[in-house]
Amino acid sequence: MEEPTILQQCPNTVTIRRNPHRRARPKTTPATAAAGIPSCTVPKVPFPTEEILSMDISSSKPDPENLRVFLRIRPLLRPSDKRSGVVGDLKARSKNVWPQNPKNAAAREQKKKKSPNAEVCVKVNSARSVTVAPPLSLQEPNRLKSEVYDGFSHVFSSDSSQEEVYEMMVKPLVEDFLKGKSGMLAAMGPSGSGKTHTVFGCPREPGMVPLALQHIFKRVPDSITESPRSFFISMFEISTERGKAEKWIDLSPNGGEITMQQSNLKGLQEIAISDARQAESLVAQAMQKRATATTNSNSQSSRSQCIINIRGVADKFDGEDNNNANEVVLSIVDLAGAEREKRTGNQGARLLESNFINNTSMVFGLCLRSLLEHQKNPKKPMQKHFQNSLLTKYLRDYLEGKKRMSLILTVKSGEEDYRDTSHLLRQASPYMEIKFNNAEDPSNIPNKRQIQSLSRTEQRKRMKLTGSESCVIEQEKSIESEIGLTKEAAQRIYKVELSSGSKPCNVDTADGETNHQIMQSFAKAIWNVLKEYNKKLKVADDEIKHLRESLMTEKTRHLELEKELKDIKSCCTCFHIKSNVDQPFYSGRCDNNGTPKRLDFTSKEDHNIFSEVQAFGCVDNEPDIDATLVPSQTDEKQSDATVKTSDVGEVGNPCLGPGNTDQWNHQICEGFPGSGHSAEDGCESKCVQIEDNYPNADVAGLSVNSSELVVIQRKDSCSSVELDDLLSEEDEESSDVVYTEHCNSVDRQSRLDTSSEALHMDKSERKVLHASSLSPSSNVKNEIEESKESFDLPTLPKEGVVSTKKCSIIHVPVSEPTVDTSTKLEKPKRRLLPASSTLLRNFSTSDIEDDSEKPKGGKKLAAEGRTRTQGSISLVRLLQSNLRI
Ligand SMILES: Nc1ncnc2c1ncn2[C@@H]1O[C@H](COP(=O)(O)OP(=O)(O)OP(=O)(O)O)[C@@H](O)[C@H]1O
Repeated sequence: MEEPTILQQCPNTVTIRRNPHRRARPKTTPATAAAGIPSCTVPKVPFPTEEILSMDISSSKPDPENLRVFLRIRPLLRPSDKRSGVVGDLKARSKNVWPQNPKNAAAREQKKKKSPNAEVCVKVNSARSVTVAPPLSLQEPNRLKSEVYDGFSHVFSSDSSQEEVYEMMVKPLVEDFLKGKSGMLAAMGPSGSGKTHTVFGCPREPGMVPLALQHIFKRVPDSITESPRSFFISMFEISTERGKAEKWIDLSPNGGEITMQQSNLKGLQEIAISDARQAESLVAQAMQKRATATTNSNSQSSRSQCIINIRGVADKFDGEDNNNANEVVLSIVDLAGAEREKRTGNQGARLLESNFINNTSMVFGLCLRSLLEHQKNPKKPMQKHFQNSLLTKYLRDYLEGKKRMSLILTVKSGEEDYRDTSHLLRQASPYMEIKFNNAEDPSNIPNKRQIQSLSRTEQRKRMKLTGSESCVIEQEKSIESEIGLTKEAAQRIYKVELSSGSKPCNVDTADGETNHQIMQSFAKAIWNVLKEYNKKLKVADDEIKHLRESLMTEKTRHLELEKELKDIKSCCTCFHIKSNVDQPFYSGRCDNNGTPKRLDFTSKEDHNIFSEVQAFGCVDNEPDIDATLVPSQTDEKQSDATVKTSDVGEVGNPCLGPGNTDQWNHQICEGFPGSGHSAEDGCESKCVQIEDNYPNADVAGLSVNSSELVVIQRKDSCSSVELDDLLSEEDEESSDVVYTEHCNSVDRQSRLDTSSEALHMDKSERKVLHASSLSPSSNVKNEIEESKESFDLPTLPKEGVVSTKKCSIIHVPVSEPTVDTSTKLEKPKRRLLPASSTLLRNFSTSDIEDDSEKPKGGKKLAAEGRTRTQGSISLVRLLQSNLRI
């Protein structure tokens, strides 16, 4: 393996990373959490499934409360009322009336006489319904008709008292106020209709504010439902000076002009009140400061929008007590009455004031109308009419339905007031459908702070990534800064917000939706990937099935071929031992010097011997000695189990044929020099060369030398029977088998049974002695191994027997052979083939001498002649002569 080359970096080289690694965002660890690092993690709270399931939805959501609209009809003024300073219709009318047509005046007098009720345009139908009828003077055929308005919370007739109005209209508000619910009452109506009279009243007939104050301070507080509170009162008005910009005027005794900064009224004095009389005195002083003027409609017509706030602050705050909020506010608003220029006759500054008053009233009405339309059709957004006046800005929460409010409509019932009354009822009667279903509990948040709800929401969005504790701190700071409360008050307010269900630090729902969408997309992507993999798996399964079927087909075919091959083998088994004329073929006899004597084919005896051997099929006359061990040449050619022994010629063994370079030579030499049993032992040496020829072997470089030969050493001087026994003994005695050490190729063990028993060669006799010493590549080895397995070398023909009485095995080394006893392999099994058995039987039972002496023979000879062939007889004789039996 080549070692990796080490690149030597140039010392002057500077490596610059163009795309530096991005630093991963550090994960939040418990250590960082312990270090006090703010974390956005929201404490996991188990989902209250049981609580939600047990929740009674119907009871938890009360029915939405409609805007309460009351109607009060001012009584007609009598002439005596002129003394009280109340400017009546007559005064106004006379002030603005031009010279009357005597005919019309006479007609009007006649009508009054005919219908005493003609002067009343408003008729009370019930406690909740009225009918507005046009006066006769204004009636026109098929144009003006009576109008019925129904659905009022209550209709106060002209003879209703202040107490009655209070009990029906204001008292519920005050009770809610004392219980911790804020509310507002606004009086609307044309100028001179009795708004101020209803709200403030007069010393004889105190209005709603004095009555409410009396109620607040005179009542016995319920210790269960009410908590002790401190009350404060503030009074201010919104007016205009000569039609210019609106301004805030503090109506408190030491109050002045105030300004509105965001939602705060800067400079507004709030006076603590401890009893009703004190409060009434303050209210009276405020009324003295209120801007009024004399108009044709009212001698003391209000020229501003007046607002009275009674704020109650709980002495002991308990954040868990939702029924007793920290602060509650009861607001009572006396709006300036819309004026008709034609009726009021205002000019100059009064006219400018009238425009301001009418504009404010119009904006107020538009806000309520927009709220109503939005509630009817939520898709229709609420118009921001509140921005058009200071009054509506201040009362925005009420006008947007976030706080509860009540309206009292005051109308005049005179025939001259028909248009004003009809106009007001047409405008304000739809407000009765306004619902406060979206209204938040006004007791939770102070009144002024509600105006800044939007900015608070924005701050929450900015703080959503901060920790919970920091969020709490920031929230409290926000509250503190917005309304100028103390830190403790801010904390209390924040606790109230938490108790009311507000979750400023919760994870934004938009983020949750985004995460949900991301997870959905991710799940879809994974699902698609899984689908694709499923398809691929199905395709792969089909391929596997197909391959299995093909494999089964191939196996079946393979078995068939093997069976066919076996059949061919069984039919075409042959074994050839080709003799090479160039090779010495020993006759099994020794000459006088003890040297093995070659067969002399010229002599008849030797020829017979050779013919006998040839008759057994072991020797061929072919010049090339081939020992075909395969069923057929064709199969041999096709088989890979071929061995080429090209180096055989290099072997200097005299028993080997020098020219058979491509042959396997199996030579058994007896009495060969160098062996343990040489001719010097006085034995006759016989060498039979058996060559297995693989003419078409394509394995190059595989050499077989003399050391590859397996030589079996036999004992001398043994009879045929002894030889047979010896064979069996030889199987057991491994010492008789000498395996060469240097086996460069496959050692095809050829064993020549010199005991005249059989020349047997089978598969078990061909062994690989030293696989590790194989010089060829392992492929050759494998091929040979395969050949060993695939080829069952046919057994030598039974007739191929060369019998020697004394047989020894000669090991023919090339260089210096060394006997490797470790290479002794398992003992080969030998079988006595029928031919050899026959030969042995002949050899053992033959009476050679008798045969020779009784050549003519009789029946016995004939019988023996049937069992003993001429070749065998010759062979026996040869053996007898050689072995000197
Ligand atoms: N219910 C009533 N009973 C007796 N007098 C009343 C009643 N309502 C109003 N008045 C008298 O009518 C006159 C006008 O009333 P008031 O000033 O309250 O009208 P207004 O609606 O406030 O007018 P403006 O809008 O111009 O202020 C007053 O003198 C008042 O005493």
